[in-house]
Amino acid sequence: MRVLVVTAVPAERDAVTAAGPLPVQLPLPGGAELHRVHPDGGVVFDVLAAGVGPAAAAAGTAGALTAAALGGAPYDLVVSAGIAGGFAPGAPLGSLVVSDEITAADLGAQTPDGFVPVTELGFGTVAHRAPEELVRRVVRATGALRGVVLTVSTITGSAERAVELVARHPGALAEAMEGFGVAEAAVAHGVPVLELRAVSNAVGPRDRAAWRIGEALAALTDAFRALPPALTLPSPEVLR
Ligand SMILES: O=C(O)c1cccc(C(=O)CC[C@H]2O[C@@H](n3cnc4c(=O)[nH]cnc43)[C@H](O)[C@@H]2O)c1
Repeated sequence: MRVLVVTAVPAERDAVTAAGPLPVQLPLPGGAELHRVHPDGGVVFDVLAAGVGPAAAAAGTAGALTAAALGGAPYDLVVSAGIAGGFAPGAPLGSLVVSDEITAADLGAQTPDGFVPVTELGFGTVAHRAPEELVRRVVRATGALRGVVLTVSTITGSAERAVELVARHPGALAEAMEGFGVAEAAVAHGVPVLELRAVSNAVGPRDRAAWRIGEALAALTDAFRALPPALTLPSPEVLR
């Protein structure tokens, strides 16, 4: 089972690879590098720190998927992973969230009647679902909370904005900046996609003193230690 894991920054990448033995570094065209670990159960994690935001995430994911396909060893699954803001009270600090619907929250237009997503403008898409059976297995294997992880290009900085997002997405548990970009690249390559986030802060007014990035990174390592049995699939149907 070959899994491409895409994070934003090297600290998140290193938290993922800490789940396995010492990583091997593999170059990608363009200068990026994959960190490869073999945790167990025949699973291989190739971990890429693609950069912050949906555009960098999509570009990095597409490059890694293309390189693998051209090399004759395509990936079976793509996972967008990292830290995230949690929507209180559903996703407390240090909790793990697996997204059953990876959703772009600010892809659309501002109008006098409020925000209108591109789907209501007549084009594009704003959400990609993760394979249902896989989400269930990940919840069982890692204890993750199941819900929507929103992708934003602008980090929420007020309680009012947080309330607006949850009103529009009642199932939202977390907010991050890369999942939808990773998902767009995965879907373009016909590869199933999952998003797995550890909550480092509360979505809302900036309070960096309240951040718990270290705890969130440790939770990410624990999640990827627990993940392989959920990915050892008896049949490809689980990925559909
Ligand atoms: O400077 C701030 O107040 C601030 C508040 C929240 C997040 C940031 C970041 O620079 C984090 C960006 C990075 O981490 C992910 N992340 C973590 N928490 C959040 C969040 O509350 N909203 C959106 N993204 C978040 C994100 O995926 C990025 O990779 C700064």
